[in-house]
Amino acid sequence: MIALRTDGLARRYRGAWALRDCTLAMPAGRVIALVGPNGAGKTTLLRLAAGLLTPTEGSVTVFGDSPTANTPEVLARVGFLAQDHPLYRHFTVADLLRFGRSCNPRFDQGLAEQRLAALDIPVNQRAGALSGGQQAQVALALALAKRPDLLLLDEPLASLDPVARREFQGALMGAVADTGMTVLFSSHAVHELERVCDHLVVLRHGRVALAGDIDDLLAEHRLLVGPRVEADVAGTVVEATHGGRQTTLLVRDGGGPVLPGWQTHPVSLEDLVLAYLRRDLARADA
Ligand SMILES: Nc1ncnc2c1ncn2[C@@H]1O[C@H](COP(=O)(O)OP(=O)(O)OP(=O)(O)O)[C@@H](O)[C@H]1O
Repeated sequence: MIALRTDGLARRYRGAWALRDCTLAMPAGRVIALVGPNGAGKTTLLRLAAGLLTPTEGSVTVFGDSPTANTPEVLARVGFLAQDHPLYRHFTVADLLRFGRSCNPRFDQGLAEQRLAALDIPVNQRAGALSGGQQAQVALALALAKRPDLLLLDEPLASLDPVARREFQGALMGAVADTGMTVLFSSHAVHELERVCDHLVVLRHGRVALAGDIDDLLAEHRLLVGPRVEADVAGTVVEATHGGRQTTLLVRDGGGPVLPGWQTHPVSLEDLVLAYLRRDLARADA
């Protein structure tokens, strides 16, 4: 089943395109990472999926429905946590939990209370008096407790300490395993993705640079290491890097030279993502 589908999706802000020609099918029940440099269009895609923006061109559907339909069913199915994890600052944490429960039919109060107790976050404290990281944790607990079918998180790990990041990644994977929820989250922490995600979308300059199941993407790519070659290497070479005496080629689908003396190595997810992020878009289009 497809949780989130986009077809030729594009969004322009005044004169400038933030997202263009975006066609994706994100499978349900997965943890999906959305990666790209600053200004790549990640927040724009998440806001379109949450129904907070309307497309300039193309379409987006969540479990087959338009996210802007605003029916109680669609609103209950989609959860969105913005990058600055906004909370009502004058509400206590307990007020926020009550508010969450009254607005969301599936709200799992026990889950939220359990998470907050484990993190030593006092429920009688006003949200505005909590540290930045604690506020992020409260917002994440509310988002998880909503029990949406699709949870959209904009850089959820950014303000968490390393231990909290690891714990939250575990909680996300647990929620997916327990409920079949689909999670799409944007992140700059490329080195952490392999542990958490099974599907990947890389955006660059508002376009999809790479998308697919991580196992498939890793199987389709490999590194070829051989003596330094000066000439441009064409074909399915994603990236060529040259050291003093050797050249390393990242190739897709078995492409690249098969020459004596060259060695083949698997590629890590971090190196794969970084190669696509560095890649010249004009060449990618060609
Ligand atoms: N409300 C807006 N008005 C005008 N331009 C905008 C608006 N929101 C975003 N943009 C532009 O759209 C482009 C994509 O922005 P977006 O916030 O989607 O990127 P992002 O990948 O989430 O970036 P970051 O990693 O920095 O959060 C950027 O060039 C940005 O300047």
